[in-house]
Amino acid sequence: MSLHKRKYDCIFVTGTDTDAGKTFATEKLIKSLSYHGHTWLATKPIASGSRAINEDKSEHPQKVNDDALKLANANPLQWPYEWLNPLCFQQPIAPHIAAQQEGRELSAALLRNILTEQKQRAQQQQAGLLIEGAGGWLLPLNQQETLADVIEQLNLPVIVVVRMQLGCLNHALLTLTDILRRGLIVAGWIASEPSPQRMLNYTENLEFLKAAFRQRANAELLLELAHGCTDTAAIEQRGYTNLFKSVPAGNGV
Ligand SMILES: Nc1ncnc2c1ncn2[C@@H]1O[C@H](COP(=O)(O)OP(=O)(O)OP(=O)(O)O)[C@@H](O)[C@H]1O
Ligand SMILES: C[C@H](N)[C@H](N)CCCCCC(=O)O
Ligand SMILES: [Mg+2]
Repeated sequence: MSLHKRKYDCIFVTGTDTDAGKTFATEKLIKSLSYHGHTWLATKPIASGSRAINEDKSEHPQKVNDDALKLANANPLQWPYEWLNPLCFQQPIAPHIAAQQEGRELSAALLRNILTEQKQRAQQQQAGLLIEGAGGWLLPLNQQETLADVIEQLNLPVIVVVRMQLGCLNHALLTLTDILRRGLIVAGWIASEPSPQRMLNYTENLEFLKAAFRQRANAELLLELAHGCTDTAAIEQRGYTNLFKSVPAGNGV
């Protein structure tokens, strides 16, 4: 199996859609990397759908997003919440609309600054960084710009989480096509099953996707996350640790 020879220290995690399993997959990657002795952190720079905590204790309760909390729990180093999830909007809707409702505007420049800062902080702590997107690859930031524009500007390698259900072939090919059109590297892909009901002809679909990612992007299936899988240590390793820059655990602050 030929994986890219390059090793990465910062990778963007996208999905074929919202609820594709990006957070679930990112948690599993972080825990698995920790298990294999690599210090990697995950962030969720932009989240929509939040709840207030410490309402009874503070005049200014903090708004938190469940994806960001899951990633914080998986991370081997603890960051202040605002570092991990600087943009956290209340309504569980398209983030740029949620932002508008709070009198905020999103832009590629804003996201570029946030991602650059997260990358620098991770580097200072000698940790690798997985950045979870929101929604699918072309998540709008405003009427003109998308989160994909930011990933292109920062030239980040991408992991694609594919939700294995009918329609995923089209979604995966569209996502892959646009990532490659922008000249970005696909570091690998992950098959995810949020639904307890396995799709018909799962194996044929998986084989199609394996061939498509390999032929078009020289990218391999990194993890196959069957519905309900829990044991990170036992997740089948497909040689994917080759991709991740080895950052020995315990080097962080
Ligand atoms: N392999 C799996 N087994 C069981 N549950 C899963 C699996 N993958 C995802 N899920 C569940 O499916 C739901 C959607 O997954 P997840 O939150 O990871 O999606 P997402 O792509 O991160 O969505 P968003 O766009 O909101 O960030 C969650 O409740 C998650 O726990
Ligand atoms: C609220 C939800 N869980 C996601 N975080 C945001 C999904 C945005 C999707 C935008 C769209 O492509 O229509
Ligand atoms: Mg998520």
